[in-house]
Amino acid sequence: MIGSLFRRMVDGFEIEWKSGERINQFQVMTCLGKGSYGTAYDVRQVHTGDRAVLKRVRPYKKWFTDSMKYIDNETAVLEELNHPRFPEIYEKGVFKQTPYFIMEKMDGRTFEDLIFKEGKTYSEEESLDLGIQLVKLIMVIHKSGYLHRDLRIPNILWDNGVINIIDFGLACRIQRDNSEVPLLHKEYMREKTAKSDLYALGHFLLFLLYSSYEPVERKERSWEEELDISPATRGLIQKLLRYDGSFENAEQAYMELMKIRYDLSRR
Ligand SMILES: Nc1ncnc2c1ncn2[C@@H]1O[C@H](COP(=O)(O)OP(=O)(O)OP(=O)(O)O)[C@@H](O)[C@H]1O
Repeated sequence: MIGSLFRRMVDGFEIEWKSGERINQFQVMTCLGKGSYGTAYDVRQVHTGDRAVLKRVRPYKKWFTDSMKYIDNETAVLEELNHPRFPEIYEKGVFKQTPYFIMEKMDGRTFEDLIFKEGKTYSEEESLDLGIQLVKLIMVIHKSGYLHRDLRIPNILWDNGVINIIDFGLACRIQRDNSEVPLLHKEYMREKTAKSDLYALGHFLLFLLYSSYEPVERKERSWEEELDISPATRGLIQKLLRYDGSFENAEQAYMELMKIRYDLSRR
């Protein structure tokens, strides 16, 4: 509590990089947002006019930690993944004593905006199709030996029929599943095993399915009671959220999703 207050106070000293400021071949346009370790800026390549995203370390991390490790971590993961659905790294360095990197600006709107700002709704079939796309990208990340660990709807973008993933700031190497250590529910997403990204996939599906939910009574019920979905989809989400067993890896979840989607198409 005191720690987080102190941290917010320190971060309050952050001096914005002004619009028009030049960093090598890029020019700062606007501040996109302040995240847990970094502040993101919309930047423009001065010769081509192409847009990109610059992420720089926030004051608390800069002054009290080895700040370069955040930049090194996120850029190393993205460089190793080197995949069209994840941002490409253009450069990294230090500007005004602050470590930063510049990456590809991914196209698309976040699922947070689509659902909560634009009122987009998804049927069970559409939700499963999107789940299949997402789990395929999770498989790419896990096959490279990494976890994303922050697959929330503001970090998943919809771009003309395909999904893009951003914000690899919490990504880390997969660690061996140590199931004998009991975890609290809130720790599931940050765990360093494949199950953490699968847990996030379960939440992603719930957000999509709830988009078309119309409350019929004031009393709040569990999602199992509220959502009108097939028993197979319900069972899949329970397993992703680890209510009832769990998937060992993303391939297992992918196979299950494909089977449920196939069965639904034959109904
Ligand atoms: N590569 C990218 N392409 C497009 N937009 C991006 C990219 N990276 C970040 N953004 C956008 O910039 C904003 C800030 O992103 P950033 O990842 O720094 O922090 P955050 O998502 O707000 O917080 P946190 O890091 O705590 O999750 C967000 O609106 C995000 O959508």
